[in-house]
Amino acid sequence: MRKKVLVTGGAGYIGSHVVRQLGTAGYDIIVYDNCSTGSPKSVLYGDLIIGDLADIDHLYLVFAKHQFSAVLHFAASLIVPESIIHPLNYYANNTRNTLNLLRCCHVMGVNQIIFSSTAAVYGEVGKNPVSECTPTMPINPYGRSKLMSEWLIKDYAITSSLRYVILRYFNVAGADSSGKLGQISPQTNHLIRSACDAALKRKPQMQIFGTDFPTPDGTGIRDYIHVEDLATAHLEALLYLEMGGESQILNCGYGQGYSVRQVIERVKAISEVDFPVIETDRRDGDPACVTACADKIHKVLGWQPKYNDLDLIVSTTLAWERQREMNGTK
Ligand SMILES: NC(=O)c1ccc[n+]([C@@H]2O[C@H](COP(=O)([O-])OP(=O)(O)OC[C@H]3O[C@@H](n4cnc5c(N)ncnc54)[C@H](O)[C@@H]3O)[C@@H](O)[C@H]2O)c1
Ligand SMILES: O=c1ccn([C@@H]2O[C@H](COP(=O)(O)OP(=O)(O)O[C@H]3O[C@H](CO)[C@@H](O)[C@H](O)[C@H]3O)[C@@H](O)[C@H]2O)c(=O)[nH]1
Repeated sequence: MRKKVLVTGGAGYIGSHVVRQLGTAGYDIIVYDNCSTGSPKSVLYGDLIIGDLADIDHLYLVFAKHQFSAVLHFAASLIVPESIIHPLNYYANNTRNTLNLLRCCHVMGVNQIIFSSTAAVYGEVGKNPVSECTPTMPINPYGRSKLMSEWLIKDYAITSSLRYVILRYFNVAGADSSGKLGQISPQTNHLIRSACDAALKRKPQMQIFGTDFPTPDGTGIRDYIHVEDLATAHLEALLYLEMGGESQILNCGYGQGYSVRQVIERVKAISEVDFPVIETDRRDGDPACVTACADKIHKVLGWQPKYNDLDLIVSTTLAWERQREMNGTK
């Protein structure tokens, strides 16, 4: 019998890529999503149930109707500056709603979960790359709301049969090569998306937030991971849990950092557009540099990334954004 999995946030950017890979691998999929930032059009496999994780009664009904072997939990709010302005919304949507999900897992006996965590749980790190043992000291409500969700999962697992894989994603970008999936949320303004928007003349210029960080060129450094490689890590994590693997926290990144200036330079080179760039003050809640030590995920899951190349990440993002323009969906 095909295994049935629940994917919260499966209509969103990363979740939809994972749903596509799960569908190709033959899983039976129920996506639970309120479509606040995701879209039904992005759900290429399985059934979409429109619902909010805050509505625990509805969530119970979904769990009662279907027998899930595992849950993949993507649904969240994830914009760092917004989390500083509206912290309670972040604790509600990220932390409280993870609690709702765990309560349903508890009542219905679902004992495998894959959770979308973030490099933001590390905060301003002294030494890079960061390993899973690096102390977690998030510096914004988004990171704290996610760390608290990790604690809920870990504490509950101590007294139950729950086994988990917590994946700490670094900066996710790129789009799938079929041209069917990519980032669609108008709210997100991640660096690569922002630079592509400037290259496609959707805005007159872009900004660099801070040029006085203690980094070689003064701008923030991040570890950019292609969404397809990240999606594959989820399938491997699921297989790992199905084979009886013990609970794990795993960084998902390539271990290679790029500065804001370096990323902009690649977007300009690949798009062949020299758009204006304005240097402004630092954005609140931004650490200087965060890159992943990914040794553990290679070892535990045997994960072998295929798209470990900034130019490929940029070119698939540009291709996706150009296609959205042609389709009239942008
Ligand atoms: N994008 C990144 O760079 C990044 C990095 C680290 C971690 N993450 C994590 O990955 C996960 C997915 O992020 P994404 O980039 O795909 O974002 P996204 O906004 O595209 O996807 C989130 C999905 O969750 C849904 N959702 C939000 N709140 C919900 C609720 N209360 N009930 C039901 N559905 C709800 C949205 O409609 C959307 O479809 C998040 O948990 C995020 O914290 C993302
Ligand atoms: O127009 C822009 C956008 C971003 N940046 C800078 O680019 C870097 C990366 O920023 P961004 O792409 O917004 O990502 P982060 O703030 O690092 O956060 C992302 O990456 C985290 C994991 O590292 C995830 O948890 C978050 O959800 C996701 O928003 C930072 O130094 C920003 O200050 C700019 O200079 N100009």
